[in-house]
Amino acid sequence: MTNTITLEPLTAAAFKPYGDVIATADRDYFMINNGSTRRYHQLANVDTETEGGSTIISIFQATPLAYPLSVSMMERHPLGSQAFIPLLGNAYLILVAAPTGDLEQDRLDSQTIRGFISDGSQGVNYHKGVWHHPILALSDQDQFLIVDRAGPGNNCEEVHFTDAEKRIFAKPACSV
Ligand SMILES: NC(=O)N[C@@H](O)C(=O)O
Ligand code: NI
Repeated sequence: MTNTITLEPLTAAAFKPYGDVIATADRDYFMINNGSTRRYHQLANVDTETEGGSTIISIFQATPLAYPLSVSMMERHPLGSQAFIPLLGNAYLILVAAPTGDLEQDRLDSQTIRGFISDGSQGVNYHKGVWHHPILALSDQDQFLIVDRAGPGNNCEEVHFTDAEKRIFAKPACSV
């Protein structure tokens, strides 16, 4: 089991097992508003209705964690998707793992954890149940628009790693 995480540039293709990339680069659009506006249509779908949930919009103002980062936990939202859209254009990190359905296996298998770096123009939409680390800002007091679920039920499961299972990675240069 390796305990290091390699950061990859965020692309829609690489992120597909975990969710959607919300960005305009290389994406289709059509013109609206008498030709004054490009509509990059339905870049992601919001999935919050399970067990009577509803969709809400919030803003997170996030402070970078200490680096080198010791990744001690991951979480997932079994009842809804969660989207993060950067508001200030700063690069930030994304750690995800595809759910295997076996919490113990997910906890132990570092191979399932992948790290991506957004160039700050790209948001992400985690699909329901996808393991991810809470927001990893790289810039002080960075701000993100969040589209996720409010409603009944427990919509946050966490898995915590032992000291031996913790993954470490250094703070990347913000270039992507
Ligand atoms: N707890 C919360 O609202 N945020 C986390 O889900 C996160 O992914 O940052
Ligand atoms: Ni989350």
